[in-house]
Amino acid sequence: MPLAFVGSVNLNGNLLTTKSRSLQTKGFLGVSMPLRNSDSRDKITSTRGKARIVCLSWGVKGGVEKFADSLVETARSIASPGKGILAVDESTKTIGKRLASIGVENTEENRQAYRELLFTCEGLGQYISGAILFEETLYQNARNGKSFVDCLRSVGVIPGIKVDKGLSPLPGGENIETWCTGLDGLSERAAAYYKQGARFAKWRAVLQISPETPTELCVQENARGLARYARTVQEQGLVPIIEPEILMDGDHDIERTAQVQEHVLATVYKECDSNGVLLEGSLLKPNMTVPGTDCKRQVSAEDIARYTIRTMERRVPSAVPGIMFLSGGMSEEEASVYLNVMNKIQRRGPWSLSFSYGRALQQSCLKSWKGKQENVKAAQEALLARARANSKANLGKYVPGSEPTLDKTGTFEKAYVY
Ligand SMILES: O=C(COP(=O)(O)O)[C@@H](O)[C@H](O)[C@H](O)COP(=O)(O)O
Repeated sequence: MPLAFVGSVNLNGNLLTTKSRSLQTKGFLGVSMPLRNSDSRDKITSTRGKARIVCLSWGVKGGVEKFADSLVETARSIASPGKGILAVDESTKTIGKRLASIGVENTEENRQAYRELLFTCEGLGQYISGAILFEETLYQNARNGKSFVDCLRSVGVIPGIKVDKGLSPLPGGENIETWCTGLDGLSERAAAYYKQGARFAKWRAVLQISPETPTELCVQENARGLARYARTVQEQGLVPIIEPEILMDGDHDIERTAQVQEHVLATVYKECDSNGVLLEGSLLKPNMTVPGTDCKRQVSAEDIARYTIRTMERRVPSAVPGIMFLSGGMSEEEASVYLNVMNKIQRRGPWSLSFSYGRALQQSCLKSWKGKQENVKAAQEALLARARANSKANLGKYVPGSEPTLDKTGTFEKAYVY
């Protein structure tokens, strides 16, 4: 689709006139949505002092085209200022570990009670834009019969869904290496999840640094899986969260993490290009660039922030609206502080640097709840406190220690088998 001038704007970015009504169709920026919601830098040109809108189509073909506008809108609203994601997509086995840590049995009833506590938390939508659910949860109701999807919508949170089917050993790789399963039937599942109310998806590939890893086979295989997944779910209307997690296990230094992460991200976005992924309608969920947990040379929050930003600036296309970090076993406070420093220092990258934390949003909440109905209020307050901390961190305004936490040590587990 060629570029076309279709109208002029006043200086507030409001559309005043449009020369061609036929161009007022979906897919043309500046016409189908207010300019201030679009990325004005590359769509406004100035001719003799007069601003003009340059409209361009999304340039995507096939099934993605019909969802392009809504994918972009959803991705942008998830990554909007002061907002991040609550990752509560623990599979049955993983949530079992979390519940065991507070002495609660892993039954469907207890999982439902815990998730009801989270999704009925008044005020959550002030800080949280999206929640990633496990399949069981997407189809579950609160005890009063209201669906969890509706509970989330009521508090202003967009429901999302984990669509991968977990990790499997990688034949031909080193023995700690895995690939992520779930592409078979993904298209049909994604369509059903959309029908149930999900508007975004998550797929988590895991890589590990050691003297022998990651092998090129592992990098290629996981990047291909992420990109194929992203394209597949976009065709069904779901914004893909692309999660290439590099575990913190190992004694490597921060420079090595940065080198590996740069290569992994470059490979992922090369594969996204091959698969025709609409980047504006996608989100990235990486680890922060940190040294291995056994590295002798640990570093400051400032170093972590600078390395992470350098890695992202070198490898993440500017069309991606949000980089939503995972917490990977850091403590709640560490995850907030590192994110805050990143948002305080100067950077060139245009994306929102925000959070998609699982453990670093839920530890205090779980510890406050302990499986008891009378503790629900306290647990919701604990959740809100950490959500608020991270919301402020996204704005670079978090004052370390200003929000309570019951998670002093973090939840990192060495050689954890997913
Ligand atoms: O990506 C995530 C980040 O979690 P984290 O911030 O590292 O605790 C989560 O969504 C995890 O992937 C999820 O909680 C783990 O679920 P399992 O796949 O292990 O069940």
